Order: sequence, then C-alpha cells, then structure tokens
Amino acid sequence: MELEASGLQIGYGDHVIVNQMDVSIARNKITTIIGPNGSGKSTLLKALTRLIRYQKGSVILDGCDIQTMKPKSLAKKLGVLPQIHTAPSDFRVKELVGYGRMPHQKLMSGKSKEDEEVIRWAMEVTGTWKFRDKSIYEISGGETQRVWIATVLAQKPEIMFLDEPTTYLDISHQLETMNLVKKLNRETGIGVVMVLHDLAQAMDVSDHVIVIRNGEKYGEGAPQDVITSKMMKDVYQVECEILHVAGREKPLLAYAAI
Ligand SMILES: Nc1ncnc2c1ncn2[C@@H]1O[C@H](COP(=O)(O)OP(=O)(O)OP(=O)(O)O)[C@@H](O)[C@H]1O
Repeated sequence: MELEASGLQIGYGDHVIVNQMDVSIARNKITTIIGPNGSGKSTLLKALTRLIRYQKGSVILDGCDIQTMKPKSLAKKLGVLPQIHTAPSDFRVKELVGYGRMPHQKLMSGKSKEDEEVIRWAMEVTGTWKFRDKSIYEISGGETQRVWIATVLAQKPEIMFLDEPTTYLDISHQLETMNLVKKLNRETGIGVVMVLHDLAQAMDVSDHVIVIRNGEKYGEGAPQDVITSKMMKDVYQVECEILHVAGREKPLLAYAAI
C-alpha cells in the first residue's frame, strides 16, 4: 500500500462531507470508488490528489504528506482526470496531450526528445495518434475521452485518478474506455483509481472496490466480496441478483428498483 489516507475529514465550509475515513490505495492495482450520488466519491478523490484540502487526517504518499509535496513532485506520481474538463477549441489533440509533460519541463524550455517520445507513446497506446492534428472539437466523445487519458499518461504518473471516465459515453465507448484502462494497468503497471457508477463495470474491471455511503466507508475489498445483494439494498435501495455464469471469472448483476 503506497497511498494511505487516515482519519480523513473533508468538507466545504462547516459542512463535513467525508468523515473519519481511512483508505489505502495499492500501486499497480485498479481501485474503484462506488456509492450513490452525493455520497462523497469525488470529494474523496479530490482530497487524495490535493485538488482540495482536507480538514483533518493525513494522506501519505511514499512516506510524505501530500500537503507538503511540491506540485511538480506530486504531479510526477499522481495524474488526475477530473469529472469536468475542457480545453480551448483551437487546441490540437497533440498539443493538448503535450500539456501532460509540464511537470517534467523546466520553465520556458521547449519539449525535449524524451517529451516527444512520451507524447507519441501515450497517444499510440490510447489509439489517438491518428488524429493528432485535429482540433479536440473535431473528434467524438469516446475519442475525446481517450485523448484526455493520453494527456494524463503523458504525465507519466504512477497512479492515475479518473473521475467517472465513462459519463456521457454510449455503452460501446464505455466498454472501450474500460478495456483501455485495464490494458494500461496490465501492460504498464500504472495504478488506477476510478469513480464509477456502473456497478457491472466496477465488478468487471476492479481489483479492489471501496463503497461510500453518506460520506462514510460502507465497505471495501475484492469486487465479488463487496458488490453483493446486501450492499445493493443497504447502499442503493436496489434489489439485485448476483449471477454466476459458467466460464466467466466475475459474476453478472441483475437489478431492479425495490
Ligand atoms: N465545491 C463544493 N462546495 C460545497 N459543497 C460541495 C462542493 N462540491 C461538492 N459538494 C457537496 O458535497 C457532497 C458530495 O459531493 P461529491 O461530488 O463528492 O459526491 P459524489 O459521490 O461524487 O456524487 P456524484 O455521484 O453525484 O458525482 C454533495 O452534497 C455536494 O453537494
């Protein structure tokens, strides 16, 4: 475990959103945070990556408190794709991905050969090199999501945080994005922490699942142990059957409102 949060309290003004939470994130694994709307998933993800400050507790990365780390040092270890991200319309795809190299560049210095090589690698591995010269508004939603993932990859972080990376995508592009995340994790060893709403996808892609309810951790563990009929009823008020199918490693979910 290399990213350890303990006793985290996160809030906005006097309003405490996440209360007394302990979380361990393993490098090289895919960790998924699930829970109902407004339960505090994005707030937790933002605090783990220092996009917002927490009120109490600590987040320790490789022995250092992230609040005390220099921005560039933190950005070389943690890459974040927030839920809402926009880029100016005159940006070309390759130019946007190039911004991922900023933590590795000196002030006013141009791109090095290594920067160019990493940008190309990030774009090839995400299948985005072919539209490198297009404006980011000339490509589809699924392609755009791959470009943003390439931008995070170009940063060469050790752990990549993705907040609802499949929102607004149709089912085939959702699965394509999940397959890409799985491939990147398996082939490059990059750790992944995602917020997901689709529990079938969370079951399928995750090594570890953290369930949040009302700003508190309801449970965590291997997806098969955590995504259960009881959890679905307790956390989502949904009746769910877990279906074990011969030949499939992970079960399928069938659910309906109670
Ligand atoms: N900047 C903010 N200022 C004040 N309150 C906020 C702010 N951002 C989020 N909140 C509140 O914090 C709570 C948790 O929000 P958060 O975005 O973490 O939930 P979530 O579980 O990610 O939800 P969703 O699934 O809907 O994205 C919500 O009640 C939300 O209104």
